[in-house]
Amino acid sequence: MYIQDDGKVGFTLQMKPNENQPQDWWRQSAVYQVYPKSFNDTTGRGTGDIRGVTEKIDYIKGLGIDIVWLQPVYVSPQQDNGYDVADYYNIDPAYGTMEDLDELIRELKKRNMHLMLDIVVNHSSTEHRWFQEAKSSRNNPYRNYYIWKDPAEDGGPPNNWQSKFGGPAWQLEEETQQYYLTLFDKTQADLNWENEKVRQEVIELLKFWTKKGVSGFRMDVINLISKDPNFPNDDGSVAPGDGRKYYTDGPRVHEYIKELNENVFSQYHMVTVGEMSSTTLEECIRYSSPAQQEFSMTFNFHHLKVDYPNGQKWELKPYDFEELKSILSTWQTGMQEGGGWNALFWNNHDQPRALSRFTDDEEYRNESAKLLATTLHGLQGTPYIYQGEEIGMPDPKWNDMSEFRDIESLNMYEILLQKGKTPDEAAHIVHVRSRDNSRLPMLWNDSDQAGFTTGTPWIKIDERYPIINAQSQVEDPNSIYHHYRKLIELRKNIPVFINGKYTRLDGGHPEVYAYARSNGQQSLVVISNFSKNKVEFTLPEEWIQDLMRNASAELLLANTEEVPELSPLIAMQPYGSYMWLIQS
Ligand SMILES: O=P(O)(O)OC[C@H]1O[C@H](O[C@H]2O[C@H](CO)[C@@H](O)[C@H](O)[C@H]2O)[C@H](O)[C@@H](O)[C@@H]1O
Repeated sequence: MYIQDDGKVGFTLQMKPNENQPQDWWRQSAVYQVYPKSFNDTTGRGTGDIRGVTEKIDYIKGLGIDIVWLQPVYVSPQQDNGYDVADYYNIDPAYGTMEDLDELIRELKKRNMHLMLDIVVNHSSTEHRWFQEAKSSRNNPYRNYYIWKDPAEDGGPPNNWQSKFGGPAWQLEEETQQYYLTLFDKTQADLNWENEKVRQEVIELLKFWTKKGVSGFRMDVINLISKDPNFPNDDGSVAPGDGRKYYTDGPRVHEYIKELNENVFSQYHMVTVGEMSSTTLEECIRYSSPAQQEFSMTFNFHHLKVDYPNGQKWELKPYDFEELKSILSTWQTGMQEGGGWNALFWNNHDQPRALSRFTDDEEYRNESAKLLATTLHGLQGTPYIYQGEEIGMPDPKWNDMSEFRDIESLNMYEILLQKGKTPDEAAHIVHVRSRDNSRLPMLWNDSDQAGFTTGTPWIKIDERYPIINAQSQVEDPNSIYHHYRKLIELRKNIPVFINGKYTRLDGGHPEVYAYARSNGQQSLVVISNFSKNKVEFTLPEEWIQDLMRNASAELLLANTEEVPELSPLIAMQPYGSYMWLIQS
């Protein structure tokens, strides 16, 4: 990467045949995440479909997006909304047909956009042909595609590992009297990556989709694919653990990913993002540094656990602002120093909306949504925007448990009751934590069902759609949507967004997060007030004097009418967020 004479970012890496893109083309890109079931229904069935995505490409393109990440649309029993794949080569009729997907790829390409597919190969559905074969007998050739163990002496599971969706991580298969490993739902059986044939199957399916014209892959919980071959009990140092230390970033994971890179990713200049569950900075540097030839970038979730008391997702506490800033800063600095690359995100389909979680989603909804956008897009990495984020969709108001659809939420409600919570207490926790918070249908306009469907939606529609909807956002030049559009444009045109070194500037201020990114010629300064109070914020004096000695600050973006000067003492508006560029 280098800075051209015209100030734009250029790339020096050599080109490969069949791709007219430089190797790291995705650094300047912005990704839009589509949860197809809740995006746009063209049939009236009440669930979104692939044609619904194609219909909305121009809306996505209008934001300046280059890459659309489409979540699983493969044949699936839909126990976990497609993260339980029964056939990796075909489209689930609920989402449409292969022709629909081909059309989506074609329409994206026409607009110079790319499709990133979600690949779920830590596990398959138990309805997959491989599993159906595997469970039929201990001698079946597919038996070794999965992880089977004899019962423990008492007939119980082979070890004490716990499923991430609650309960033991092992299920007994009655016919053959062995347990299979299942780190998520019992219908999601973990694939055995020790088996070379499984790895070859994965390579083949990736090639299949690549040849269809897909430009990238998001690899689901990919750092869980290599398990400790001894499958030890997780006795923990204080209390029993859930086993994650024996399968997270496991012994052969980098070897397996390098194999995928060598055989597929690097051959086609693909953009790849690994979803890393409970990972570490050191591992993510290895996964994403170009020298290692594994992924383009990684998702980690540490910044989204700052409201988990002692790491427990199903307990509540107010979020720790200092911890949030500290985690973001550690990852910025660490990934820069180690040569890794972050996927930047506040939201996805597994998380309640950041707008409701970290800011004010009512009185200051507009300011808050813009503040989150500005704060994130100024960081180094490739930003991901989850559908609805760009129009300021908040978490819904839940009435009762019958409104929930997510398997994890429903399981956890029962487990919380078993642990002694009252129904009200358990429901309250689920209301706050449920993945369904972000899975409500996209609010397109103020017509019936928010323009999402003409039928009965599979999950309720947020009743605030007459006010919060995409159409009104696109029409209003001062909207959250246009704020995102401006940020994406700035990132594409100003090199410091891509290559600026990160420095945290807020000195532990209780309400303000401030940082700078500098590349020697340019500095970007981002200051955000995460509170509804007017607060004063002092920049480190030496820093600002030095920086501004021969330069003036240009305001790139603000989210309040009254905008403070970039000076040693800054008067911050409620949820005010400001971005300046300083050229030297
Ligand atoms: O919370 P972590 O341990 O850091 O894990 C990250 C996420 O992992 C899981 O998500 C993904 O895999 C699931 C099974 O395929 C699927 O249900 C989910 O939609 C995927 O994104 C986990 O379910 C999430 O809660 C974690 O945030």
